[in-house]
Amino acid sequence: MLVTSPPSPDVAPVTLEQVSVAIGGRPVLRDVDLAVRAGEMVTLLGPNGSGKSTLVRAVTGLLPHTRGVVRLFGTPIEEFGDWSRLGFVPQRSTATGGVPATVREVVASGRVGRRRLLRPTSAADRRAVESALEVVGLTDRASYGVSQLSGGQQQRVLIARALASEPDLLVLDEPTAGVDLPNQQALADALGRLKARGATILLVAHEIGPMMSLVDRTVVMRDGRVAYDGPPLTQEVASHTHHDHDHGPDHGPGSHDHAPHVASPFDWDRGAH
Ligand SMILES: Nc1ncnc2c1ncn2[C@@H]1O[C@H](COP(=O)(O)OP(=O)(O)OP(=O)(O)O)[C@@H](O)[C@H]1O
Repeated sequence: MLVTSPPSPDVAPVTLEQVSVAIGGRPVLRDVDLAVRAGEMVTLLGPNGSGKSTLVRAVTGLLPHTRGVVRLFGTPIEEFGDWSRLGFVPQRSTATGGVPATVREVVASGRVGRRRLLRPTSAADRRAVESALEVVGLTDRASYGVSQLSGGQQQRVLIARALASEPDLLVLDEPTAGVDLPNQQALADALGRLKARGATILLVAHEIGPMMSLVDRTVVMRDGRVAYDGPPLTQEVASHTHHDHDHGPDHGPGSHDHAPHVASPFDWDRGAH
């Protein structure tokens, strides 16, 4: 039976308890414990191949986990049915290639879960779509076919679609890859507005950039495990995070220019992406 959980500020929107995922028999996530609390913005950092996308795919129900429990709003994901509460922006490589829809149509598809069956779009739907288009700077491209846009613009369409759905939980997998600084700032503003409304945000990123001031917590993945879970880290400091389950840095947030609390940086395969 599918369960619809009533909204509750006390229930963590995302919980992973000892979650493992194997792909083709190979362990990719190992014994991950993670809770993202209501209203929090958590960034997931880590080198290429460390399991970040696998984790968000397990959280969004796209990939089954092999062990442990994944809960969304307190409900085991296998029983969860309230998918309109969740927005997801996938990594660009899996985005909209070849979709013969206009930009506005794709963004409006984000409202489908919010609408009652067979009801026409409401003024609120239209406002949410236009506002999301404006936030990502694509108002003047709204009637273009998505396939006419550049890769970076297609990514912004997916971000606008997720924003239009006004989700309680927004999961974004590297939304700023290939997005220029003004648009990163626009995205940060949009996420800030969403967060101010109480939304919970889980963000995989290589570059946090203008979103840094919104971040409540950083989780660093390494070899499919949580290597760090604590106060916000910049990408640069995270790349030096070394110890497994190192809860809390020696230096608090705001002291990122100090030498990190590690013996040596681990190999950071930037070029392989
Ligand atoms: N569909 C798949 N088939 C086989 N192996 C996979 C698949 N998806 C992921 N993997 C492997 O799982 C591991 C973790 O990949 P994942 O994409 O989760 O890492 P990531 O931290 O998101 O990396 P990136 O920063 O490059 O996106 C990698 O070794 C990857 O090769």
